[in-house]
Amino acid sequence: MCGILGICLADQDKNVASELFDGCLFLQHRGQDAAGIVTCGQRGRFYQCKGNGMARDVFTQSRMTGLVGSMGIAHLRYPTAGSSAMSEAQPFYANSPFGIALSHNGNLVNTAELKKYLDEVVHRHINTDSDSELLLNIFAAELAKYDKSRVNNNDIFSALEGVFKMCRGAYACVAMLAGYGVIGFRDPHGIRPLLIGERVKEDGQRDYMLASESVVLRAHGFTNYRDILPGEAVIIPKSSHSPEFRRVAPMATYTPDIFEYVYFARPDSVMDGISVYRSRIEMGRKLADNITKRFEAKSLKVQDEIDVIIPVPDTSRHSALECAVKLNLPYREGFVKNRYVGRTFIMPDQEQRTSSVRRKLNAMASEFYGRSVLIVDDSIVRGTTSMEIVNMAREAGARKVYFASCSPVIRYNHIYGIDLADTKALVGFNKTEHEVADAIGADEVFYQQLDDLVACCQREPEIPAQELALTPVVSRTDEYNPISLKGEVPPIDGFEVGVFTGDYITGVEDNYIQELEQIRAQNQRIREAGLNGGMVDAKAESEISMFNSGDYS
Ligand SMILES: O=P(O)(O)OC[C@H]1O[C@H](OP(=O)(O)OP(=O)(O)O)[C@H](O)[C@@H]1O
Ligand SMILES: NC(=O)CC[C@H](N)C(=O)O
Ligand SMILES: [Mg+2]
Repeated sequence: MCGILGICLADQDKNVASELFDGCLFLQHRGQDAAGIVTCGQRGRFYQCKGNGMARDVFTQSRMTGLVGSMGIAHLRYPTAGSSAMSEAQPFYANSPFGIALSHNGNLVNTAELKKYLDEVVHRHINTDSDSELLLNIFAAELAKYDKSRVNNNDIFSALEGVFKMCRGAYACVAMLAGYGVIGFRDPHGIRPLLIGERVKEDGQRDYMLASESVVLRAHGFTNYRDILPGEAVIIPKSSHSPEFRRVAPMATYTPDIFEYVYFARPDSVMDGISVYRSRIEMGRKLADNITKRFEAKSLKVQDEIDVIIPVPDTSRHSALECAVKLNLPYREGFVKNRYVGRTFIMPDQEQRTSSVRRKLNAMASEFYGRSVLIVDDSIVRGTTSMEIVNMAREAGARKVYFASCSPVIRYNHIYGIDLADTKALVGFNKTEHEVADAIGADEVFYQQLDDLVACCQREPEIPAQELALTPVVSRTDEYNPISLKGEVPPIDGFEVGVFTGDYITGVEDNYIQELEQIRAQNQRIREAGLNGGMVDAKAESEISMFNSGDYS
């Protein structure tokens, strides 16, 4: 999972970089490994600043002043293909044809086929292990087919049709053609999110923004916004400044990844018409119902067995509070979070994740001592957090520790841009709930059922009127007519839930999962060798490459 962003300002004399930087801060939770911005100046030249680190570290003031131009794109990376190498920070750039920059969120699942095609058929050089570089080059190769010195919207849409025919997997993208404009597109299943918004200025001119989450659009005044649909593309040309939308591939299914609602997205975002906050509230409510049933089945009353509900900050807070309300039990913030430690799950290596949990969360004995506690988290993935948390609760004197997860047992790889670890590294892999409880040291674990989770993530009438006005629900049979910003967004068909079921919406190429696991193992070896000061016969983390600047001063 990554964050992507693109802005095209109406006033070509203004620089967009500071607004892109600000937007990146709103999307930082989607990727902490690398950040990048590419802007395009009036003479059609690209200006780039990217590298490993958080947005605030990469985009120093002096570097920002060099980013000129009224349009630009940005990326916050959480690596899920390739490695954490600096050279894989995005946006990626290809000079031919025309000059293209691209930010990608998602994972392609037919990379072997694409690599072969790029090498053997169109002879394009790929300099990293990133699938996003493949995607960019497929787009470039499709555009090159027109053999024109200047393209128009039709050519770009046709090139995208070619991209959609070749690429399989998850891809929400924001791209920029030098001197031309900003482009957005979303894969035919709508697995990863992408929205477009418009900001009408006092003089009547309109600025446009493309972003992974609605929270950025709102915060920057792009209040007229909607989701890009699966298989849909939009071009915002700098010259006309009037966005053109087109369906470049049939909508295969409208199935966003349910994990966005469980963990990744910010609660104050509304994606595909579903409020993340509301869905998390529902998750807490459903969890409470199931926990009640589980105790009732043993002829026990939950209120006699549990003294207090404690969330694992941050993501599970809203669900845990609602769970406590429904169970009529007190809710206490027993863990205090150190706000200077980022999201631990999206850290690249296990050692870092384990020590970060302890640095990030501190248990207050006053809330645990002598009590039977129910700890609520949004998910149990590798079990890193839950294991440490249970330990900490016991060290703080808890008498009994129950652990509840707002999502079902995660038993399979996540292959669409959320690096949920190798199957074997998942604490739920090949285990019953009982065995998971043993593994994390809890007295008992409670998992959400998949049907219930799906039921929690629905569009509902209570969504604020402003959101609803922008995403009116229409029948799926309605014709797609090249839509405007006020276009109609059809109901979703369901969700991508492969991590829970092992059935992936796009299917996967033979050996893709093994390939992912090999890459992860190789990255791990590189990291370990680096930590021990050694060398390995592989691309090093801070390799000398086309992009080799770690100096942000
Ligand atoms: O089982 P694990 O492998 O430990 O992963 C699951 C944990 O990771 C995430 O928290 P994270 O600290 O990343 O972010 P948060 O502060 O938003 O909850 C998630 O919310 C769980 O707490
Ligand atoms: N999480 C993502 O969306 C990552 C995008 C891309 N696959 C990369 O690894 O850079
Ligand atoms: Mg968490």
